[in-house]
Amino acid sequence: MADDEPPQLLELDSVPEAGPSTKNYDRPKVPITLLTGYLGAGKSTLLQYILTAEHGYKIAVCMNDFGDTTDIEGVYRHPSKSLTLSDPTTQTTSSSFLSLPNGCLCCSVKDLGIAAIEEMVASAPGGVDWVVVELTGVADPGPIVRTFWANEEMGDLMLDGVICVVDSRNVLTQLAEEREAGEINECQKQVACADVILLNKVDLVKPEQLSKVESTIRTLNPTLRVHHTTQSRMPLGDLFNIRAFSDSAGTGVRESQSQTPHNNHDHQYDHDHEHEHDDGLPHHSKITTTLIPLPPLTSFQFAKTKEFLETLLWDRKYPSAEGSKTNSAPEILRTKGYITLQDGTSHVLQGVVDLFELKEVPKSEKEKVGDGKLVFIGRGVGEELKARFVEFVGL
Ligand SMILES: Nc1nc2c(ncn2[C@@H]2O[C@H](COP(=O)(O)OP(=O)(O)OP(=O)(O)O)[C@@H](O)[C@H]2O)c(=O)[nH]1
Repeated sequence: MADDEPPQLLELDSVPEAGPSTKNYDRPKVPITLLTGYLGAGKSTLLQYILTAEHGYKIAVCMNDFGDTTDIEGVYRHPSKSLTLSDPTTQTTSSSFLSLPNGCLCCSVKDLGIAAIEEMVASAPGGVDWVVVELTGVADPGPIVRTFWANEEMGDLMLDGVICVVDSRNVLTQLAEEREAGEINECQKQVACADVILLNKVDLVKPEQLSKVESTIRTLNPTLRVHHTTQSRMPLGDLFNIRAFSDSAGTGVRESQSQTPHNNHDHQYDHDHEHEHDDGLPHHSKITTTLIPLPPLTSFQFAKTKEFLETLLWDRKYPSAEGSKTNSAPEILRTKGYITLQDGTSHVLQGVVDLFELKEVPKSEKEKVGDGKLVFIGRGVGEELKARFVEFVGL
């Protein structure tokens, strides 16, 4: 490499492949990454890095709202006379991309839906390898993640994963912030919904604080992949191609066993106390998780598992053996799991809010699947959920 050439940040073999073609579509789907994070966590810093570094990808970064062109020119040091911001009222999207020197594209997606993003991607000159959509100001990423995932079959985009950037110095306070009428705060929802988390600003915290933050975060979401970053810097190959929604290894379920600080236990917090729990979580945390280990199931038990999931996620009720459904089941934000059957097959479970999918694992990927287990993340998740499941499925 010549001295004046910018460094290549990615190994060639870590460049993500484009998504697979589907039978219904003659063009390959473009992977999409959703980016969440609390105010000031380091999202813009990450996006600026993506938009300006020499990484060899053509990435379309859709920012929730990047203000006027003066801002962009200031931030990205690339004046563009041709930029026309898309207008949500007229859905004009034709010239809304700002082309950057490294081949990336930047656009505003404020109030625009998936169709508009797909349209922009399809019309981008020279195509796009990857799309990153920033969900700034979104109080609850769950429904948005669900929408992108649900749209996959018919659309041009394939959801790769949800990345959350947190400020390691302030995240424990942010997780503890109270909201009105028992609402779950945004920071907890963002952590619960994420597949990958960047514990950013590690330069500002002591190692003890960082490990407390990490264990707290993992308690909220035991399936997370965690990266420690400064200035949101990390190899993009580890940020993209997570395949959280399409690959048996991508769910993070396998890691959940060793990473959960209280493995196989439920985490429930007493709302009446303000002091912190041993794991760093304040007692009034609304999000709880439970991990249910599963032995190899009979096909009957597998059918009962599906019935349980349908009733829990679609009706928000618990099914009972007599065919009735009880009220007041928990509000689930994410569901993940591996299910192995006595007939030798394995299935991977992935769920966002009320939507879930059980996919049989191809023989070639069997070694990626760990022991059978289910992980539920949400409000009100705990001992009762586990007990009801065990009883209904007959474990
Ligand atoms: N010390 C330190 N500062 C950082 C780091 N990462 C980002 N910052 C600074 O933190 C501030 C906020 O970063 P942004 O990237 O704007 O955060 P954001 O998540 O986009 O914030 P919003 O747009 O308000 O949601 C900026 O001043 C950054 O320079 C880091 O790792 N260490």
